[in-house]
Amino acid sequence: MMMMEDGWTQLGSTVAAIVFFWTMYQNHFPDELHNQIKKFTKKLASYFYPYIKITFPESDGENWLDSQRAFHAIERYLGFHSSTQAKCLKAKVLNESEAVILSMDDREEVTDEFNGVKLWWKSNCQIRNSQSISLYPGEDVKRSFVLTFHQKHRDIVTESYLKHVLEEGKDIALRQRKRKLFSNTRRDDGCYKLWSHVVFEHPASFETLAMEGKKKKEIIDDLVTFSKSKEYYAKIGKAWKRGYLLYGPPGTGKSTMIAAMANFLNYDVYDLELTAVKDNSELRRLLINTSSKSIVVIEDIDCSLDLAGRRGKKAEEDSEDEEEEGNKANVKEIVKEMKNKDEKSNKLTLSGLLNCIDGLWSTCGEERLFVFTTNYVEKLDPALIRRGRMDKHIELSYCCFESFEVLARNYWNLESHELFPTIQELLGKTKMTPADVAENLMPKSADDDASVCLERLIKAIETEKEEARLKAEEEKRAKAENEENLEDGKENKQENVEKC
Ligand SMILES: Nc1ncnc2c1ncn2[C@@H]1O[C@H](COP(=O)(O)OP(=O)(O)OP(=O)(O)O)[C@@H](O)[C@H]1O
Ligand SMILES: [Mg+2]
Repeated sequence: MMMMEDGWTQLGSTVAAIVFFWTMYQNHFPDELHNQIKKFTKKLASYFYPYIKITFPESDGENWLDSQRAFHAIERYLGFHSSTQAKCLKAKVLNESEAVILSMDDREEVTDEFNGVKLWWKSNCQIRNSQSISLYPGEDVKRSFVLTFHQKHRDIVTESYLKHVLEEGKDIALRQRKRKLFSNTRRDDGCYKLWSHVVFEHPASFETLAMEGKKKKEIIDDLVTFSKSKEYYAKIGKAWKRGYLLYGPPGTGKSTMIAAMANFLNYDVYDLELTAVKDNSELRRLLINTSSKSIVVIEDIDCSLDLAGRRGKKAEEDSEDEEEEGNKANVKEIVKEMKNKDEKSNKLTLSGLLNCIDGLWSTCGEERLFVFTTNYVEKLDPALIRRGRMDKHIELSYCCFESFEVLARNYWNLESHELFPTIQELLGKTKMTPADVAENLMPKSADDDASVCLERLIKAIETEKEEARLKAEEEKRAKAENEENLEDGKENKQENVEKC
């Protein structure tokens, strides 16, 4: 096509040039005639060359960022759709962890079709001899893509095709990238980078997540609806984000569910460690520097929320025992204290956090999930978890039989077993976390088979049940003693009053 097109170009240009010079020569003609000739020249040129060309340079002066984005989206689109046509391809490995990306080599030509319209793409590369000294070796290269199409398709190309190419190119780039797990923890050497990352490769999926099927489906539907609701959020005037609060005892799968969500939606994960954040403005900077299609996670929000005393996680571990009792009251006090705290004091505050979740700053970036986890939902400030901030509250609880069935399938490919009814009965009466059930299902030696593991699980549940019974008895006894003491105290008081 391009060869034929070049021939037309030359012929068209020659005729147009002759008519143009003739017009110039005759420019003493009256204006009206002059315009007529001009119109005719144009028509004649487009008759001989009825094609339109659009160039997409890799960088374009002031708009270099936008043009780079468009250029790379086109590059991905063409690399993905036309790699079978192009004879020479380029492979790009962005860094060790990234997949190999194929794209058209320089000066390659490929065709594309959109709604019955044929289009031609060519990749161009111009090498300029730059006089400036560059830090980077190599020549000064100016790359571009040129799109050619018949002029009768101008509307469809400019109104639909280009949008389609850019959007699909962006989507392909997202699909081809390796997802990342970002964290904001400070390094030991004192250096601090807002986010550092590793490749996110967690094997969790909703299929392997142990929970009731109905609940799981509800969550999956919610995520799918969210990820497809760009227009809807724009229509209702809300930032395209959603908050999830995952709560439940340790080992019930909160972190596993976050990994399953990220894998399901193909999102990056930003693990936000609040205890490493200096103040509200740092939190804001962290948030601004998160990308779209990501999950911002704050794990154990009840612990991280101890912002007033700036107590780190380590300090918390040290005083864990004494805290256990007074924790509930403490957190309420802390939250109250934080609420009263002067915003200007340049610290990380609850209102700073709330602002980041749904204030003006939260609209930087789109398609983001905020996920908080906690073991103690009752300790959290209602302002933090109200709907609109945390739109969906999901309880992850002890292992029920349905969850056990998922784990048995994961660990042993078991759909049924003669020991299942016993396990079903026991799980109905005992609180055992999926983590504990999973641990018992793991083979401990090469001789362990499914039956050995199931029997071990039954023993473990029975032990758990017995321990729970003893604990309940102990608590009952302690309560009765307490009440007796109170009664005695009341009687003594009464006696004293009477004596007086
Ligand atoms: N619902 C579940 N489905 C599948 N595996 C689970 C589930 N819950 C726990 N597990 C297993 O137990 C391990 C611990 O689970 P996880 O870290 O997700 O618990 P958690 O609720 O985040 O606990 P914590 O509150 O202590 O952070 C996981 O690695 C996983 O193997
Ligand atoms: Mg966890």
